[in-house]
Amino acid sequence: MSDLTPDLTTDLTTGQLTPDQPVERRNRPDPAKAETLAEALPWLMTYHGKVIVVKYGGNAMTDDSLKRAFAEDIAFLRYAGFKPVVVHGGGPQISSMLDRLGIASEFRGGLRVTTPEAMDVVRMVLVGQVQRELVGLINQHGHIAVGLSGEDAGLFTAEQASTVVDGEEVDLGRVGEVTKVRPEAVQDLLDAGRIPVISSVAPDADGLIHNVNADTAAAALAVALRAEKLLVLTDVEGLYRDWPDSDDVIQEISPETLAAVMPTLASGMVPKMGACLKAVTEGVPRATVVDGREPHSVLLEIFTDEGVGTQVLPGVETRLRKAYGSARNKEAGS
Ligand SMILES: Nc1ncnc2c1ncn2[C@@H]1O[C@H](COP(=O)(O)OP(=O)(O)O)[C@@H](O)[C@H]1O
Ligand SMILES: CC(=O)N[C@@H](CCC(=O)OP(=O)(O)O)C(=O)O
Repeated sequence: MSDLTPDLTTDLTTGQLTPDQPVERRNRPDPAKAETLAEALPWLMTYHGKVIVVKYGGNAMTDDSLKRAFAEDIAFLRYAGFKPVVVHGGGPQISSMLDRLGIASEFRGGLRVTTPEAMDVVRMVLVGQVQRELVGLINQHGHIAVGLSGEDAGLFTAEQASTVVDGEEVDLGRVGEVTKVRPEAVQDLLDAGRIPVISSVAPDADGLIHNVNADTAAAALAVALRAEKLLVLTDVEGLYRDWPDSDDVIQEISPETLAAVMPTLASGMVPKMGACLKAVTEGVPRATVVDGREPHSVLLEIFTDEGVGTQVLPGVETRLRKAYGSARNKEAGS
């Protein structure tokens, strides 16, 4: 509410100063806001007209206010002259629907073992529920978002994937790995000023639909679109060194060092860091994992100079910082 204070004002008909007219008293503009905007200038120049692929993750998309903040960030990028492309996950939403339907599912090496029955649910939840909601939220900021799945216009072709856990190859069922990307449909939308929002299901060469991890799909698309950046949201501050025993977050890491630590990673971080590694190795200049629990984490990562999350960048020395979360938790007494 503005501060309305009685004061002297001029009566425009008589030209007399009249007391008791409310005058709006505003706070002095905060110079820190101007500083933040000015700090954004080099990043506006770097990414103007460039493609940024943003992977929106399941755990970061379960809170309503975070969802709205994410949609605002994506619309902001578009109106700032960037070309954002969203690839979304929905692991928690798929798990809860499978639970409701009494269909068992388990993860191996960070990937969901997917039976044909579970595949129907994966497709229904990702394309019919999660993608629709995200498109709706972004479209509250102009009619700019359009949903696609890997099935549309041959966007993705997959091959059955497997993974190695404890030295043994594991059969994952209907899980796919993207082997071919036809980015034309996405490019058409970008050329028209729209924001493609993409679900990670993909047919194989025979048309059989597969469940593709959304991090992996985002990396394949970023490479095919020659994106300037891959930004991956998650539910932790970034890649922790010696997880779960240390709260050191790796702030910057080269693809070579990341390749060396990949075999030590666990659960969801395996496909996530694998995606960043693939993107940077195959020509995307930088890939970053950021904390999607932080409101407006996309804007913070792109437009501010502070290190947020973990950035994979060719030619850097590994840099660490202490987790913010641990300090915050201590302040809160937990
Ligand atoms: N080295 C690591 N650093 C951070 N998180 C890790 C690490 N190793 C495993 N993890 C786990 O990976 C999870 C992130 O993957 P996932 O749950 O699939 O994310 P999302 O649902 O956001 O896609 C973290 O919550 C954490 O439990
Ligand atoms: C093969 C595989 O694991 N697919 C994922 C697809 C969704 C996804 O990747 O969601 P998040 O990004 O929210 O984890 C799954 O079934 O959960």
